Amino acid sequence: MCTYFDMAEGTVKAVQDVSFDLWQDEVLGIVGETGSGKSVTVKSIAGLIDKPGYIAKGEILFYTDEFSSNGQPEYIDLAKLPKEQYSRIRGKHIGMIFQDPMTSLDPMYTIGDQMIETIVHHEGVSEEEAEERAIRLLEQVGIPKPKERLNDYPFQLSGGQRQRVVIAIALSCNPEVLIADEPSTALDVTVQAQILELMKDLQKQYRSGLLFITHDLAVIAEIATKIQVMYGSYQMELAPSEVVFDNPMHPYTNALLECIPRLDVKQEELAPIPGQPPIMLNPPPLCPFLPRCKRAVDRCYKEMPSLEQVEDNHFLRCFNPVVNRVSVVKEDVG
Ligand SMILES: Nc1ncnc2c1ncn2[C@@H]1O[C@H](COP(=O)(O)OP(=O)(O)OP(=O)(O)O)[C@@H](O)[C@H]1O
Repeated sequence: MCTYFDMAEGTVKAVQDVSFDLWQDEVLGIVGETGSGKSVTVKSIAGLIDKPGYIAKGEILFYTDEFSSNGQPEYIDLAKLPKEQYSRIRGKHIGMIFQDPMTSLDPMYTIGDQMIETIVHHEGVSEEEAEERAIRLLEQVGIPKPKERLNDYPFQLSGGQRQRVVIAIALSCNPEVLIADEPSTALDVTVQAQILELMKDLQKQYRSGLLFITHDLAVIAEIATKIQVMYGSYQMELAPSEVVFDNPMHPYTNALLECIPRLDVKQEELAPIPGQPPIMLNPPPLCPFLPRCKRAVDRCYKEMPSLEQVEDNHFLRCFNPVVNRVSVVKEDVG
């Protein structure tokens, strides 16, 4: 998938050739620094790219029982779904949690109104049933006295409680996919840990596929089953979490890991990655990490590496990867 923004100054190529699967029960953590294309990736999936932005190429195939017939799985291509039809997908099949809970909550309506409306709209149940469901959901996300809270307006709740309400709304229709874009970043540290813990528990309970964005690899270590490392609009590496942490092959992934504070090693200071992030306006067709890469070779200045599978479920875009591991090749004794 490619998502571009046509600006007066040229084309911003925000997401280029990004490709991944997300299955039920999986948590894909998307990491990368500011501007690497994390949010635009998930907004493209959720149908939230507005003009001058557009999905320039590719497919977003979404499988759900609702579209299946005669026991055969059917999908719809969300990249081609007209905007007005997205309202039956977002909220019901795709739940969203953003960094600022007020992006999702309307300050003019009570928590109860907002939750009940979502449930009635997507599930076609009565208001009474929707209210009961809303109370159960608020209980599940750890809001005390949930029945009374239904009458509160968003401003009457703390930031952490507001985010819990957003999580409850996102889960209210039992979506197949849950998208969380830095859901705990705006909260203070103790609340951040609680929200992360809550998301982990609920994802297991609801068995949604979760797309979790953060710029913090330490957060992703807590929650993700696989990790996509993005840089300058491209996937640099995509692999199961333990592989990213134990056998990172991309120079950028290695640099990111060096930025994480470690308790087992005495570190004078954390190593920031030297150099500037890339500019996404009319970028050259070369690896965007090239100007900051310590492992660049001649080929990197001539062509763009493609995303290649290097081992099972491990994908890499690099001509000169870091190889940390000694591989043992077994002789086939016939
Ligand atoms: N509405 C827009 N119009 C023009 N360019 C945009 C728009 N939204 C995003 N971009 C550009 O797309 C690129 C990717 O942005 P994106 O928000 O996906 O980055 P990100 O990795 O999520 O960063 P952050 O961690 O800061 O949220 C950036 O260069 C950004 O400037």
